[in-house]
Amino acid sequence: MTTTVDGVEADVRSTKPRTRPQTRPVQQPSPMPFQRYVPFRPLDLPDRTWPSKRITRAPRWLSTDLRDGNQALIDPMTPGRKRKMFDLLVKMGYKEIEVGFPSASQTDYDFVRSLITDDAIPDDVTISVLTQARPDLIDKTAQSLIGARRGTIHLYNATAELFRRVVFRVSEDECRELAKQGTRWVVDAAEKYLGEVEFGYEYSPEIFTQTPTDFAIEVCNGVIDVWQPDAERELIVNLPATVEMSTPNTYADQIEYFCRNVDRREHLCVSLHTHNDRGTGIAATELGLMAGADRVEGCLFGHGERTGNVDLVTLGLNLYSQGVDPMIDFSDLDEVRRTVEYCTGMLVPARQPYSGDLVYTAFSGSHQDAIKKGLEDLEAKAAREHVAVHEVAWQAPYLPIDPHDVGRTYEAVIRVNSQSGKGGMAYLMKTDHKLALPRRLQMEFSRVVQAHTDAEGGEVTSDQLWQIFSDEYLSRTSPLQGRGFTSESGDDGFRLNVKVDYNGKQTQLTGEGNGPVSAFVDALAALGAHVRVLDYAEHALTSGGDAQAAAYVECEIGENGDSQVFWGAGIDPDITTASLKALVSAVNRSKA
Ligand SMILES: CC(=O)SCCNC(=O)CCNC(=O)[C@H](O)C(C)(C)COP(=O)(O)OP(=O)(O)OC[C@H]1O[C@@H](n2cnc3c(N)ncnc32)[C@H](O)[C@@H]1OP(=O)(O)O
Ligand SMILES: CC(C)C(=O)C(=O)O
Repeated sequence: MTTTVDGVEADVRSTKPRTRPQTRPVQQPSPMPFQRYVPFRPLDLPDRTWPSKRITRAPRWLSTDLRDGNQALIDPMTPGRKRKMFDLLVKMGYKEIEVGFPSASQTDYDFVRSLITDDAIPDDVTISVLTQARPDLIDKTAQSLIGARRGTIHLYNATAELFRRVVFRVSEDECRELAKQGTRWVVDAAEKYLGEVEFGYEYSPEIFTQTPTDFAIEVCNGVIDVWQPDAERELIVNLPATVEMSTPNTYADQIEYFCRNVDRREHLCVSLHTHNDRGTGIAATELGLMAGADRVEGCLFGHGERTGNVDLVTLGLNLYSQGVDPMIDFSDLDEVRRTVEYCTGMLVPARQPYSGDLVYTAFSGSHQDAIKKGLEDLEAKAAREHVAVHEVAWQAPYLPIDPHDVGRTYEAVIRVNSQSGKGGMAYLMKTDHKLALPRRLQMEFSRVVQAHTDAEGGEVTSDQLWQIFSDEYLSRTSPLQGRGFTSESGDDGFRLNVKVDYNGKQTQLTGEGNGPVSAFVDALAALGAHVRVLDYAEHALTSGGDAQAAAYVECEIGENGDSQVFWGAGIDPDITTASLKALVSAVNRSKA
């Protein structure tokens, strides 16, 4: 037998479909010169232990928004914006903040000075400043910290073979010596200028990821020899994935190996500083923490060189979603986002984890349905436990955290477009417009909305959804319009006298039944309308003096095998009027 589907003639004889054997599709070689790229050679660490570790507490955080973040902006922050960013970081709870590269520019230098002279740095916050391993730059860097309660000088030099050969043109010995010499210059400068400052030191073998790990350890051991860390003299050793080179597990192996083999591990704070070149900066950082690191450097929303530094917001909220306190306040994430957008002049993308516009939003029908059921389940649980819904243990389909916890509202959770099903629309009609549509009416209304989205495209806002519902179910007055009724009820049933306009003509109808709906159905027979009520539901919409009620009626309309099912809806302060309006609505829809 043949049939036509969308203009295509198809043979629909009932034969078994031909199934596909398990094969790999034949993919075509790309035209790109991939052979130019040399695969990363990972460290061999077969007895790694990090894969079975868990992160059970927040690391020490350092925000480098004002340094790595700022140095990568098209328009670096003005002093005013830097200050706003600094104040935000302090308010959120960051205790270590890298505030600039004071030897690079007068602006950076002046900013550090202004924080100190304005007394803008709380007692428990340590600022840090970055410098190359050059004596003049270190001298200027140390001067920038004079008068601070606490300060860290952060020194770096590149240790990777490519950088030694191409950028610095130095041997391994000279590279190791530069790190040691730089440390001595820092000690000297600190002694010269920073007698009153609680002073700390951080060293970074830049491009740690691209450096043979044994050589990175050798360089750091040289720095350790000079600095002599002990219980009273901390050294922060920061191991940057300056460029992300490979899968995140390779970084974790490097960190575990480093921690096992570096000298005086117990007096070091091992710090991670990841970039996101391969898009796995978050994963690399988390695995690096499992591998034994103590501290994390990054930027809010992943600002920073190229693809950015690791995103501190995502890292913090990933911890939060596992029941671990990030020790940072993300409870007004929109405010954090607005401030960062203002300071950086860059927008946070709509799909940025936790903070993007769309991350707590479901458009597709099955997601909306599951979320709606999940939220209802939480409400029921809260009622059973006699607590507020925001106090019950969070478990909701598709939503890793409760949007409410980061200051987002549920209203934005469900949004409607052509991919949406009945669940989403029902959710919005209930939460925004207080209409609890019966399930089969939800299905019917969903088809009405789909017809709208197919025709118009785009998203349907909650207000538009109400308009569509109102046009379809509440506002039709043709061919039938009610003009008032009187009723009597007694032992022998319910009697209704109703005035209507039908096709523009006023008519008086009378009907009898066991209630207003059946009496009106009876009355409508006089107009030739054959109506059979299949289902009926009603509920209060509001309470108080101006209370409104909603009624919904499902009717089979027509006769002699030519009937169809229509829902009608009515809203009125009087529930009987609401139910009669619902019948009028169904009849008018059947004639449309
Ligand atoms: C991975 C990072 O994010 S590192 C931080 C990057 N941030 C910045 O660079 C801040 C802004 N920088 C600047 O304003 C300037 O680069 C300054 C002021 C620091 C230095 O300026 P200049 O002296 O003009 O040098 P320039 O900008 O060309 O830097 C390259 C020179 O620094 C040397 N250099 C680079 N890094 C280091 C280092 N960590 N230690 C010592 N020397 C270094 C290079 O070898 C090169 O030297 P060469 O000129 O002898 O070949
Ligand atoms: C200076 C260091 C820590 C750095 O920014 C990097 O290597 O990315």
